[in-house]
Amino acid sequence: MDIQWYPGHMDKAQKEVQSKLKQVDVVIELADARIPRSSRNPLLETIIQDKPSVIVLTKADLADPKVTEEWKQYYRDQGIEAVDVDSKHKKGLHVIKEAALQQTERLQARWKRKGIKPRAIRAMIIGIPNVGKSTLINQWIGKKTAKIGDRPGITKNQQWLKMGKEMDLLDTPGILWPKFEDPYVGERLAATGAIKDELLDLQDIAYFIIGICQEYYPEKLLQRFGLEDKPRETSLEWFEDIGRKRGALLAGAEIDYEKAGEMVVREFRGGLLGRISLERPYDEASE
Ligand SMILES: Nc1nc2c(ncn2[C@@H]2O[C@H](COP(=O)(O)OP(=O)(O)OP(=O)(O)O)[C@@H](O)[C@H]2O)c(=O)[nH]1
Repeated sequence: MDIQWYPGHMDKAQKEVQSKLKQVDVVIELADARIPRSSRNPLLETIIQDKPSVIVLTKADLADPKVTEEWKQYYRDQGIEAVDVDSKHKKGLHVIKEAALQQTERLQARWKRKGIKPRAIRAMIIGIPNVGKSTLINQWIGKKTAKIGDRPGITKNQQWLKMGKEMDLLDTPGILWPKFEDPYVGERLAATGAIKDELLDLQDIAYFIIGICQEYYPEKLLQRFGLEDKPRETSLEWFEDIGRKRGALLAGAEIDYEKAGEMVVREFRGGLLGRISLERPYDEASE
């Protein structure tokens, strides 16, 4: 599937993020737990260079917990700290700060060595649209946090929030755009709802979701759609059985693929099929 994108957006986003980065000590990068690789901007590494960072896998309530653990290990093996959160149910939020502070230990040690008076660590949240930045910030901050106000010499409207005495958080998240020359990336972002539906063919996306379920989670399809447990060779067979079962039919009992496709995508996004990961760390297609 060919999804059009606008490089202009990316350029602007990158510059904005770069300018904010100068003010922070640690970057908290959000990625969707269902598609950790596809929901990161591959240029981020060059943008942040050697600044400490933490990967936060968001929407963990929708992803396969076993696969999420594999992803965290995968990043840790590369020396990157990774944690997972479920902002919807306020789970896992407390570990973000610990991880961010841990990542800045070297910086703090340097201050100490040089006799610099320690100050609160400055953090910024970054991520592609729809990855869950606002929800996470709102849930994390709650009502207890006080606004610090503008720092002198820094653009107005950029508020710093106090996260205990050890950490300040820039409340405007940095928005990056995904980069997807790779068709797999577009498909995965589309499945999770990161791209406007107007740009998409939902039937294609439904095929993709069914394909993953067919391979890794066939029991979830059987259960959700009340299908008979029998051998099915192709995603199309699954798709048609789902359409039939749900009465997505045109005149003459032909399957209404458009309607069935929309339904599968909607139910997947809402977590109704169960906890499903669309990407695995050692999945060849996505590396
Ligand atoms: N199930 C689930 N849904 C979540 C979670 N976090 C966010 N969402 C949903 O994901 C959608 C996008 O969340 P936002 O917080 O608006 O994402 P954002 O990154 O701020 O989006 P932009 O403003 O487009 O940059 C919303 O429908 C949220 O309700 C989560 O932990 N679990």
